[in-house]
Amino acid sequence: NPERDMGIYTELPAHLSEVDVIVAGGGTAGCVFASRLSDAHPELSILIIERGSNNDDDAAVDNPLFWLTNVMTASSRMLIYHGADEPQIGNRAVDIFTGSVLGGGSSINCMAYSRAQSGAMDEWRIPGWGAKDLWPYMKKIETYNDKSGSPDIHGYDGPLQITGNGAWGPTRLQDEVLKAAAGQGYPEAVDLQDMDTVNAFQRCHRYIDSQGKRQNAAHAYLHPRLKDGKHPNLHVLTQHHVLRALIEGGKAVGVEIVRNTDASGTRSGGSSTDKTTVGARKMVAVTAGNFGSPQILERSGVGDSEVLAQAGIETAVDLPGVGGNLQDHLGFFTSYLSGLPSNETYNGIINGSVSLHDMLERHDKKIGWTAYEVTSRLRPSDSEVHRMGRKFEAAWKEDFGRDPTKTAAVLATYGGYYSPNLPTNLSNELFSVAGFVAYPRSRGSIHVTGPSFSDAPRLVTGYLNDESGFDTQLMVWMYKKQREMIRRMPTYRGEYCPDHPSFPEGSDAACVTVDGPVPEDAPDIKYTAGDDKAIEAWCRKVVASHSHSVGTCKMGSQQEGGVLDEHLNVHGVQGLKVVDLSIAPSTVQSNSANLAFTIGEKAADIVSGEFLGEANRI
Ligand SMILES: Cc1cc2nc3c(=O)[nH]c(=O)nc-3n(C[C@H](O)[C@H](O)[C@H](O)COP(=O)(O)OP(=O)(O)OC[C@H]3O[C@@H](n4cnc5c(N)ncnc54)[C@H](O)[C@@H]3O)c2cc1C
Repeated sequence: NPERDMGIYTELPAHLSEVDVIVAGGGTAGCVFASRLSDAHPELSILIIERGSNNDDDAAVDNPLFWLTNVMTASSRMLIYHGADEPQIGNRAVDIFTGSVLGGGSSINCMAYSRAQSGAMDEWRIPGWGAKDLWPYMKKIETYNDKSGSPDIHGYDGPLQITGNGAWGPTRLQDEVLKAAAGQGYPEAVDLQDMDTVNAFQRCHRYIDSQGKRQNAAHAYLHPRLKDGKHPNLHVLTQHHVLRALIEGGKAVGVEIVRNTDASGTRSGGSSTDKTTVGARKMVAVTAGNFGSPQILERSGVGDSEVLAQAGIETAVDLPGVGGNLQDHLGFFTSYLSGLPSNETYNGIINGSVSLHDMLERHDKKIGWTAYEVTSRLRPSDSEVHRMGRKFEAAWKEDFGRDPTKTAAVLATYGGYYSPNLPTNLSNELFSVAGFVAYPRSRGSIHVTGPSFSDAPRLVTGYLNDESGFDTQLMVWMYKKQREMIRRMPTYRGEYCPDHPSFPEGSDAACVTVDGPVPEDAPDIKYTAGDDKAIEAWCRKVVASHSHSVGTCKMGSQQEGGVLDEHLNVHGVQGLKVVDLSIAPSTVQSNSANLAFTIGEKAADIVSGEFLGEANRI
């Protein structure tokens, strides 16, 4: 059986009905964790159980431009969590996208390389998880292919290649954004990812190699080990959900799994009801991501006893923090008319006039285009903070006052339109700008509503629910900032009105269609109180996830709502850990893949140290 030789199965083989370590979720952190643990302890049998499919030999994973189809067509590589209707955002329900394929988010994401700001991790105050502790792992994961980087800051022999434009990037658009940003007082950074720089823009670095191939956790870590003959005890079972961990006498002894029969990927259920048990002699590591992991814990009886009682699940450990503290990078997408030629945007792929498969066949370099072009780290100035009102200023002082490197907002530009609903009646090419709140105050939650997969979880994003109105005000600020920048770019031809606020009639801020940009020294748009209201209403209407959520199984003491200790042990259960972004007590002010890779590395060190200690004691 060739599957067996590769260590990847779609059916659980009899010889794996009990293993040493179960890794419940083959995503970004899970693949890194299992691979490194297998390096340190090749004698341990390790089984990754992933709900999605194998990602090996999958053109839609390897070739960056396919992210458009993966994300925009809700492919089977995606798992979408549907939010509840929420009053503060106009009774809208928000969908949150996650990767659901081997490699998880790293197999389908936009590949933007973005690292935590150092103060973010220090703020966690978790022993062993400060910036100085994590920096070595952040270097270990990467081979940084930019000569201007410093070895004090970056890694040069890690498994993930980090490259600038790779095989292709639309430099005209990038140059124009950078120049316009500099004109607005935000210079081009030498290294925006040195963990301290702020108030600057930079051409995005990406998880791609110099040939423009995507770097993901499974290809960088897992597949090479499954093929090298040195990791005979490392195994993967795909297309199976982990329903719950089995806890006996206060110890995790295995998991219950169910085959995934859902090909669409759009539901979190979609499984057959035949349950199988896999035993774990030493440990169950839950690695199902920020939305998957708290659900596995709750179905195992670990969670808030009231939530569990409502879901008809018996409580094994009353741990109220599970599924709470949901923090996400919430924000907007907005769009502009441009003078760009059609071959300098990716819109042809959305409207079907360009075929990705044809591009592959003719070895078109643009297949390596990641489409996330220029990014930034921004803070409002002191006077802007003051103008945003008393409540905002108080919140600002509390969250940002002590750390001048803390990122409040990120603006980034795309090389085309942001959504599949590309309008067909325009003579200008559209490009989009994303803006997200980097350190939000909004908090949400995800909880199970029953013991089985057919019980859809209840997801409350909590977007814009913070009492201070901080996140809303920051979105308004971001909207104004990016608009001043974009209208000074030579390619600017106006705003695409449906993606902008509906300003009051006669407003100076109304969207326009024009022949070219305003002069660089043109006065800024003057927004009236009515205009501000319109922007705020628009923010509530459009606020969306930027797919960087954390926090639902955070480290910390039980008294503080923590779910895990600093060794990633679930409070109150032996042999049960969580290893993914859900463990982060707060966002680290950056796109989140880097933190997930880093957590996988750090967790492998923690666990291999524990196993080594165990062996020495014996
Ligand atoms: C569309 C999109 C674009 C993004 N763009 C970027 C970007 O450009 N740069 C960046 O830094 N970050 C980006 N991110 C975010 C980043 O990719 C994720 O935050 C990160 O990959 C999450 O890592 P993780 O290990 O916590 O979880 P994941 O990588 O999501 O892994 C969880 C895995 O568990 C599996 N799973 C879930 N439930 C179960 C279950 N019950 N049983 C078995 N398996 C289960 C899932 O299928 C998944 O493979 C993006 C994310 C998305 C969705």
